[in-house]
Amino acid sequence: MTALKLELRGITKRFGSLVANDHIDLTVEPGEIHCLLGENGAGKSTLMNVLYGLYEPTSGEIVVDGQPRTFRTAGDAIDAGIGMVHQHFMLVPVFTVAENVMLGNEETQALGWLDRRRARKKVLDLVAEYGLEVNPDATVEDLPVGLQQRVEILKALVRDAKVLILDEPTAVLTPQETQELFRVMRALRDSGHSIVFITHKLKEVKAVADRITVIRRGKVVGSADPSSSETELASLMVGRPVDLVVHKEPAQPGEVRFTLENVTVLDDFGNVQVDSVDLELREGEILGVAGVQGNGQTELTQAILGLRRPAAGRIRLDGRDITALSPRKTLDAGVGFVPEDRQHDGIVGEFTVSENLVLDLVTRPPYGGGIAINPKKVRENGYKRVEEFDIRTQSIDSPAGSLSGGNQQKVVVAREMSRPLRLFIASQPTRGVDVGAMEFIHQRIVAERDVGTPVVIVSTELDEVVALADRIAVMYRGRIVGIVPPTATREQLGLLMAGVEDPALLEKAATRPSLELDVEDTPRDRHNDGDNDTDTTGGEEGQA
Ligand SMILES: Nc1ncnc2c1ncn2[C@@H]1O[C@H](COP(=O)(O)OP(=O)(O)OP(=O)(O)O)[C@@H](O)[C@H]1O
Repeated sequence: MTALKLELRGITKRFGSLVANDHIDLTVEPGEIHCLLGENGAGKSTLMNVLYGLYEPTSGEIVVDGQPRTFRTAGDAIDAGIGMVHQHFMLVPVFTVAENVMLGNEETQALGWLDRRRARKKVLDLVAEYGLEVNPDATVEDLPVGLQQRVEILKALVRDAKVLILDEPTAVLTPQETQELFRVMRALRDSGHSIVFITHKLKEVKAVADRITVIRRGKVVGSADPSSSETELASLMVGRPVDLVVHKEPAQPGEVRFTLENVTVLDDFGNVQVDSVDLELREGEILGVAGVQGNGQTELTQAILGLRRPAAGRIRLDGRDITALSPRKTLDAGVGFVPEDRQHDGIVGEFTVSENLVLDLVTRPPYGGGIAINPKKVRENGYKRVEEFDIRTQSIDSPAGSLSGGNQQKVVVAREMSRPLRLFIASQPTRGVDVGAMEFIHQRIVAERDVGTPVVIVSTELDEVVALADRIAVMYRGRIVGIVPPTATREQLGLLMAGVEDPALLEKAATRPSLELDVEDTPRDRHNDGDNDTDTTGGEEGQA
């Protein structure tokens, strides 16, 4: 394979008066994993959309192997050897892997029909070449997320992509799937592909990057060496020192406020997703619910909020039976809720930021009464929350859908934490959020606990659960398989997450060293070129 050198020279992209990319220079060498690190709204996705032909740059140049190129469509970028895996996959769920891989492919277009036999062979060849194990005959909708992502990578490779852009690819993956993705990324790099890897997760950057470019507020602010500590990377990213440790006093649990009694929840097909769960939550404590995604956490939170009626059992808040309440009434009962899928359940993209900040309150005083809305109050609240939660938006009147992912998340958290609460439930509260905003959201959650609110945090990020929770409940196949203190080792938590309940094994795991991301021993070509003057090198390990 002939490798490509890619250069972005002075790329500027404006949206009206907002400068999302400001004279960005970036060079991606052949055969490197180049990490683009930046806080929420820094302009990473915009830059990659420019590179992939989805946005036309306001000014600047894309140079491929020394040749200036103009990309008007994604097709132009693909022709130049660039592939992209988006955060939201673009697959046809009812088609097979092979069909998806060959769909829209040049060869298929030339033939005018899809040669299934050829498609299978292509997929099998690529699987063999890069160890991207996936069954070409499987229907995409039946595959777990990690494998669907692999199909997206195959799609790019079959189009002969030499530079692969991965936009926050691990946001949807389990720790095991992340390890697998890293293995694939390294194999691709070793075969001469270049990878542009966008992420906020500092551990991942350190584990897999050969080179790091940091962007802040649309500008390149420096490059960093992957051996830098997490603390160094964090402060370079957000432009100030960041505390990666959640500071909290020991919990002072009071009375039992919230209970689940023998709760069973079914999915749309009648399968048991939550199986006879009992839980008790006291005033002033944070219960972390850990588990690999898809073990009933989603259905559990849906049942608490009234989005899904339990098939059996009782849910009580402050002694009141809230099992059969509608979501509206549950919110009115004082439940604050951050849903796991902010785009579907958290915001209305077409509504403004200030409207989204009062979404479930808009017909209630002081924002409205009956069907009338008080725009002045809605705007006042908008200004206040944008400031308080540091929501990066052009204006409170911008559509929430135009905000970067992390800033949309801040809108949801700000809304849900800005009213008196009797219970706060957050699913993946910091998904897609940078370390600066994460520090702030974590502090707010602890403060909510400290005023006595019972808090439930559901997260697939073990670091987050361990840092926040006073007790950790691990879910596996719909059951709570163990409730442990946050001092439990990662090995113990990992066993419980895999459904292992054997006390002898768990006891043994208490003394094992922690499971960490597999950091490569011999990075291929970890440059630290002197292009920028804010390089960070070496230093002590971060704490997180
Ligand atoms: N289509 C658009 N119209 C208007 N503004 C936009 C558009 N796309 C992005 N922006 C703005 O450009 C800025 C950069 O956004 P971008 O999505 O590139 O950030 P990001 O670094 O990818 O952030 P995150 O990590 O939160 O996803 C943000 O202020 C965002 O609101």
